[in-house]
Amino acid sequence: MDTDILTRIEISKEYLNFSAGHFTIFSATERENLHGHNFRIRCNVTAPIGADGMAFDYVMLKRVLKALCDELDERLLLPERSPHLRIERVDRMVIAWFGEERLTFLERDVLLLPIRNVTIEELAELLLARLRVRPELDGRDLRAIELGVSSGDGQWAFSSWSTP
Ligand SMILES: Nc1nc2c(c(=O)[nH]1)N=C([C@H](O)[C@H](O)COP(=O)(O)OP(=O)(O)OP(=O)(O)O)CN2
Repeated sequence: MDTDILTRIEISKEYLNFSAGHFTIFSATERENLHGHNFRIRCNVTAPIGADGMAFDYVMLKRVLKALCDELDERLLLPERSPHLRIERVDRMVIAWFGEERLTFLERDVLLLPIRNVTIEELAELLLARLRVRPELDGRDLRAIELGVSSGDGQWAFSSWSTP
């Protein structure tokens, strides 16, 4: 078996999605109004085919990807690392200051993410990082992973990792 031969498993399923609110921040003074998207994700994993004729069980991968979607589903996503947004937690409320604007949300509705902006490219990088540390991937001979996030038909951002 020639282990130099690699395969790429591509996962793209309708149920790999999350509905979330957000607003993209373009500058210290310009942002979108609060709105939502039905975001979708997809993932490609490159690995050698094992002696058993399988790279890895992609059902495991689908379950992990669905779990990553579920963590973001039905929440208002706020970027903790935006230089233009100051976020406070007060009495089970989340207050986001954008310049002089004070946006107030119930804590239960908000998910603070360690990203600079809630864009598809930042979400793709975050979800790829979260995927790579999932225990289900431990010990697997994965050579490359590409994770895509879409905010609507025809617009995707992909974040990728590969072995050196
Ligand atoms: N580089 C990026 N640019 C923009 C992003 C982004 O994530 N990365 N996001 C936005 C906004 O979220 C905007 O709301 C995107 O929505 P829009 O393109 O309007 O989505 P639609 O599905 O409605 O697109 P249509 O072309 O109108 O169908 C802006 N920029």
